[in-house]
Amino acid sequence: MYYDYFAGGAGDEVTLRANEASLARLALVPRILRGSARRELGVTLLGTRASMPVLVAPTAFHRIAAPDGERATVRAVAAADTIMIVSMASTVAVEDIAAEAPGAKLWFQLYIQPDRGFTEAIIRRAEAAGCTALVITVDSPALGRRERDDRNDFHELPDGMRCENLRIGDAPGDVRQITMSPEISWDHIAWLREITDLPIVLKGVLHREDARLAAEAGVAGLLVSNHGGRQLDTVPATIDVLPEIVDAAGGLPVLMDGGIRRGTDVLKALALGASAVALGRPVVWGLAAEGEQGVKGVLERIRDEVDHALVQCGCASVRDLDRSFVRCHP
Ligand SMILES: Cc1cc2nc3c(=O)[nH]c(=O)nc-3n(C[C@H](O)[C@H](O)[C@H](O)COP(=O)(O)O)c2cc1C
Ligand SMILES: O=C(O)C(=O)c1ccccc1
Repeated sequence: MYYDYFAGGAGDEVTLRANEASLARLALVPRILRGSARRELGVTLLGTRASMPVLVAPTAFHRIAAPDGERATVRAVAAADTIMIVSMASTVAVEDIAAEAPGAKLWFQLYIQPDRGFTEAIIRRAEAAGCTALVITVDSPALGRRERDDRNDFHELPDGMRCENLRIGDAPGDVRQITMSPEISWDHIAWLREITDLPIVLKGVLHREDARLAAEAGVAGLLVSNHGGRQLDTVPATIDVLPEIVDAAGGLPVLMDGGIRRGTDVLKALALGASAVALGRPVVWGLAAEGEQGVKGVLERIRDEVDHALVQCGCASVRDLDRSFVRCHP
């Protein structure tokens, strides 16, 4: 049941498969004879430095995957010196995640709740915990239809686990449910800009017109995402819309997630204009297999693969990549 929750997607899982399949269809075209002894993998995103262009995407319910849950994840992410986008639906409170790894670089993912006062209270907690950006998930006006979860009847957390960021009191029952509301609109983004100074990233942009509107609305960045194929099935693979979103975003930094499994996938996304990518399921698999060590293993393996793929492409820096390094197989 829990494996299916982590692995699964919406509907027939067409989009879930397409994310990996579309990346696999692209070819990398290396350059030659550009000698350089070392590579620079680091990037600065909205003022936060990351040691590599690979972030940890927000995923819910880490205590289902490993006993320490998000505490193990954040220790591994801090050791790798990259950014963890803490899920609003984490099973450890954002304050406790921050306390577990002082100096960890945290962004906070938010589903805007219809109750603005409650939403604001959560933002204040994220700010106080030291999160340096807000990632607003905008692809969920309703929860995706995940048929694996329906078949398994997985609709609530095991005893003793809760969404700790939605707590409103000290008793076990004092935790609200996340509402995915179809009423959220651009007005809410304008309101968020008034109540917080944190840079705002919109997560779940797939339409180029929305990329243009987002730039107009004064957000700091975009995350091209289809929620790992878990929201509306048959939406495009993220790598296939990335270039047009980059073109429409008016120079805003554009991140991407969905189907990134190898260093070569990271290079393809960067070549097509992403400033960085994020990993969802691979982090959960590392966590489930070996806790903190497992997440470290996933992050160090992909770092090594990015470095190796850069060498092979004749690049000294992630900034050397451009669209000429990628072509579609005939
Ligand atoms: C088990 C699971 C839980 C997720 N929970 C959240 C969440 O709480 N908030 C959110 O914005 N996205 C969530 N996502 C989506 C991820 O942030 C990300 O978009 C996606 O997993 C990337 O694709 P990948 O798993 O192929 O790397 C979740 C994804 C998975 C697989
Ligand atoms: O599972 C998810 O993809 C997700 O985003 C989520 C987050 C909180 C509650 C339910 C689903």
